[in-house]
Amino acid sequence: MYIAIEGIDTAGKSTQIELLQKEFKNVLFIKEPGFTEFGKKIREIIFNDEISKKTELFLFLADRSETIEKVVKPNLDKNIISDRSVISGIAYAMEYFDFDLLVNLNKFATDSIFPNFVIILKLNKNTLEYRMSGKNHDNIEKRGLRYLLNIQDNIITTCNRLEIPYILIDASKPIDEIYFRIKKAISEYIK
Ligand SMILES: Nc1ncnc2c1ncn2[C@@H]1O[C@H](COP(=O)(O)OP(=O)(O)OP(=O)(O)O)[C@@H](O)[C@H]1O
Ligand SMILES: Cc1cn([C@H]2C[C@H](O)[C@@H](COP(=O)(O)O)O2)c(=O)[nH]c1=O
Repeated sequence: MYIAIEGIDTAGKSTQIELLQKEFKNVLFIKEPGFTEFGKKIREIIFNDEISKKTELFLFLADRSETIEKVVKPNLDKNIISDRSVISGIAYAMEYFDFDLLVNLNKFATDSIFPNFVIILKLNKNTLEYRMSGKNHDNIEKRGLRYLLNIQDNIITTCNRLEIPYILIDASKPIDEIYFRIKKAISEYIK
């Protein structure tokens, strides 16, 4: 079972995954971008270099391809929970590129291995604004709140169009309440 936790920047994905990691010792936790050694180098370039949108897209695809090939494929018999996935890959890029093109590129990069289930942490504008004001912004976050709120809609659109089952959780709720909802949702998938 391959589950992805999705949400825009500061939605609380890492916070929840840290809690899950303490409790679910038999689950393989991965993340995009930057889980593999190759991916770590790519991450440095994406967030620090001045590159075109198309180059950025190909770097995210290369990172995803490497993670799927080296980590996900050999562990498909296990439970995998990923901090971001192809859903982010399409949702962030569809502000600039055609949806169907992105789906095809991602199918090629992953051999069509997409998550079976997605948990989406959804932020309201005020909470996003507050959380973003408390951190330094990387190249992508510098695109602003409007961009990120569009991406949040794109994440939901992407799950719908790919027909991947998902649940939406209000990310502005207290951490333990969100954790309870996530555990309830994954208990149907992870025995
Ligand atoms: N439910 C919550 N209530 C209040 N604060 C939270 C909650 N969840 C996370 N935070 C805080 O919001 C900030 C962003 O959280 P976190 O790093 O987990 O988000 P993220 O989705 O992993 O972000 P990114 O995608 O940018 O890495 C952190 O300061 C974290 O402590
Ligand atoms: C996988 C993926 C990610 N992004 C964006 C989303 C975030 O702004 C960063 C990743 O930051 P995090 O702190 O590691 O969550 O990259 C993207 O634009 N395209 C992608 O495919």
